[in-house]
Amino acid sequence: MHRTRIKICGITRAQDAHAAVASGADALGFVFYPKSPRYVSPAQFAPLAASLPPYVSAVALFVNAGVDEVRAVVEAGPVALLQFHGDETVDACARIADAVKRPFVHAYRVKPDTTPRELLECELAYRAASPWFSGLLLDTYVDAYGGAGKVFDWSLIPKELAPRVVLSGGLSVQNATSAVVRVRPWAVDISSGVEAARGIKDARRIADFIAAVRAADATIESEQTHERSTRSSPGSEPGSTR
Ligand SMILES: O=C(O)c1ccccc1NCC(=O)[C@H](O)[C@H](O)COP(=O)(O)O
Repeated sequence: MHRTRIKICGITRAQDAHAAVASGADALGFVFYPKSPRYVSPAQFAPLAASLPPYVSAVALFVNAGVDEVRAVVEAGPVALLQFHGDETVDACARIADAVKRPFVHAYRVKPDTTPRELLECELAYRAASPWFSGLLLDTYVDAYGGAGKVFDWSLIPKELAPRVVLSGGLSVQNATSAVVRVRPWAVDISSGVEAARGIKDARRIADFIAAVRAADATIESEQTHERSTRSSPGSEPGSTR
């Protein structure tokens, strides 16, 4: 059964966390970048993360943070995954993840001149550098680092890489089905597309986004079922004459 994982990022309120969980989100993102309008402190994060039910992950997002800042968050609540979304080097990500013993995703911010090869080489470099590397999150390059609601060119994503990446950047209810059917990523990540205001999520938009992703999953599953039945039908073997 094809199932695209879904992260709702930039959670700041308990009611938004509950809405995301109720709609079926797999992960909630918490932004520890003080310049973001979605910033939460470790103290604000603790009760939000503690309220999450089993099998819904808390993702802690950082921009150029040091190990002490990351450790303070990890010690404040049940952080399942780190997300490095700044200019962190491969070695810095590996060192911090190893220090706090948490897996991490690296956010690769895609520019107009980014090439498919650069994405493949980036993933290889991170996978070689650390056993804590979980995958690439592909976002659109903006000056403010992230959460800007801008889409990048999805055709840049190599087909062999797509099943291992988190697709983000300007996703919305309107483009969710197209994004999942075209790219077929491991997961999708959304922030501004489900907001009523910066840092304030809209429960209806969250529900509609997740429904659109699930509709895309159903389309993919239907295609895969048809392909399997076509391959297994009599006379479909290579060289058969029936
Ligand atoms: O969300 C933020 O405010 C933010 C600030 C600084 C760095 C990263 C940030 N968000 C990272 C995310 O994972 C967002 O979900 C991603 O950038 C997509 O955001 P959007 O285009 O608004 O869906």
